[in-house]
Amino acid sequence: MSVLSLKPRHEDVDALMREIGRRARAAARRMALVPGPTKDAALREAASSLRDASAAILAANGADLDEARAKGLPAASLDRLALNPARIEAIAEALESIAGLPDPLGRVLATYERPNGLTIERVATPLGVVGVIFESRPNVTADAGALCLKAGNAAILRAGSESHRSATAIAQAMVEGLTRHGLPADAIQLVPTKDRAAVGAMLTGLDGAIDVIVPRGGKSLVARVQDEARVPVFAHLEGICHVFVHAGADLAMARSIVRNSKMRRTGICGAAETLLVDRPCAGTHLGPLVTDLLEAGCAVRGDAATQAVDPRVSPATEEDWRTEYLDAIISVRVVDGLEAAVDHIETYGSHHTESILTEDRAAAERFMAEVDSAIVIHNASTQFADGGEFGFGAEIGIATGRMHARGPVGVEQLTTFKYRVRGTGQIRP
Ligand SMILES: NC(=O)C1=CN([C@@H]2O[C@H](COP(=O)(O)OP(=O)(O)OC[C@H]3O[C@@H](n4cnc5c(N)ncnc54)[C@H](OP(=O)(O)O)[C@@H]3O)[C@@H](O)[C@H]2O)C=CC1
Ligand SMILES: N[C@@H](CCC(=O)OP(=O)(O)O)C(=O)O
Repeated sequence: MSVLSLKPRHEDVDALMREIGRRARAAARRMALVPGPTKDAALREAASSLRDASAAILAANGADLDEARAKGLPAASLDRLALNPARIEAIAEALESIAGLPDPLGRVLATYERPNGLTIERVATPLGVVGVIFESRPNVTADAGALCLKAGNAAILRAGSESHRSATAIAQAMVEGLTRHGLPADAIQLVPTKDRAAVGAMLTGLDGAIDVIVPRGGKSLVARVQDEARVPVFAHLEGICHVFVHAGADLAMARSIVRNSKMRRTGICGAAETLLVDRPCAGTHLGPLVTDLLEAGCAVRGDAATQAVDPRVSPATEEDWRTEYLDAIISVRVVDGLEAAVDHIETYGSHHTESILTEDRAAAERFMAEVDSAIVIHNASTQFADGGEFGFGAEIGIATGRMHARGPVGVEQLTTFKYRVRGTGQIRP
């Protein structure tokens, strides 16, 4: 492969990417036929190869971190980029757990017989070639590559530029392990250039070589994908997630869920960014909710009603309702009822994850029916937006678009299906 020989051999990025596409397509045809146990053994081998390559991966990561520090990357981004022996071990364990998942291919999704005697089966098959564009978190290289592979696909991985050396070292180690079990070296190819022209090329589909693009990132990537994508997209985009405290909410439960939704991990896409409080309960609930957040170290930006409960609340602007802080900051607004909450979410949200807190089951059902997000939750934290928490074993991320893969995307969502029709000589009248 690929990672080993991926020094740009071509003068221009487009030609380089088309070559990667051709190789991925050829690898995908072979991958589709690899038996499940072989893929699992190869993934376990890739895990052991990663452990063996720890020193090289840490050295590459050290160089990435030096460059990122020199560029002045914020502490949170440096933390996302940083590897250590424990994080490498966690990456290897993730590969082993993906190996342990049931094979998603060949599942019979439906089977029936027609009156003419034809039997029809719908069976799960690979998507083909999946192109993943993601942020500078080195573990995503391994997770995304392994999930694509487990589902019988070939993957073209474009890691965030700050993690280029780390991602290259991880992909190289993985591929060494995979090829020892006879998997095609081009089944996982890491884009060998930081040039963003490679992202543009991927969005064109590389002459039909890419079947699906998974963009995982924030505003700048969203804008580019919306303008340029010419292939199906499983959008894994920003999470402007809301918690709506309905008039029927239990205060103690609301306090614990709001705090967790915002503060458990502020930097992930499933963290709450906006709290909406129903006016009839604002008198009793708003004060404690805001105080809890402030005392937990969260900056609160609010509308006039929220500012009135505590002088530490600063005014929220129109921009705040559209902002994914990924930080200990929250915007808070008092709304007039469930309909106004849904309107706010539909106006400003990103169709990721929204939660309603209420003891009123009818209100909860209405919220869950009317809010058009990938994940709608009743009486639980938005931070459950996670493939592991959904029981999928692992995830590429949370799909925020409307394709069939919506919400946490695990191995099953990285498949499609075909119909197998068996006859005994039937012809159509
Ligand atoms: N829904 C989900 O599952 C997830 C969503 N996210 C979202 O990702 C964001 C945080 O990630 P962040 O580190 O900021 O990642 P970015 O959005 O900055 O970058 C992600 C990837 O997109 C590329 N990219 C960004 N803008 C462009 C562009 N204009 N043209 C070409 N390539 C581009 C980056 O390349 P380059 O390195 O060159 O900048 C990188 O490879 C948050 O919004 C978060 O919600 C994160 C994880 C999961
Ligand atoms: N769904 C995952 C987080 C997704 C993720 O990895 O996000 P990020 O930390 O922004 O790259 C979780 O809840 O842990």
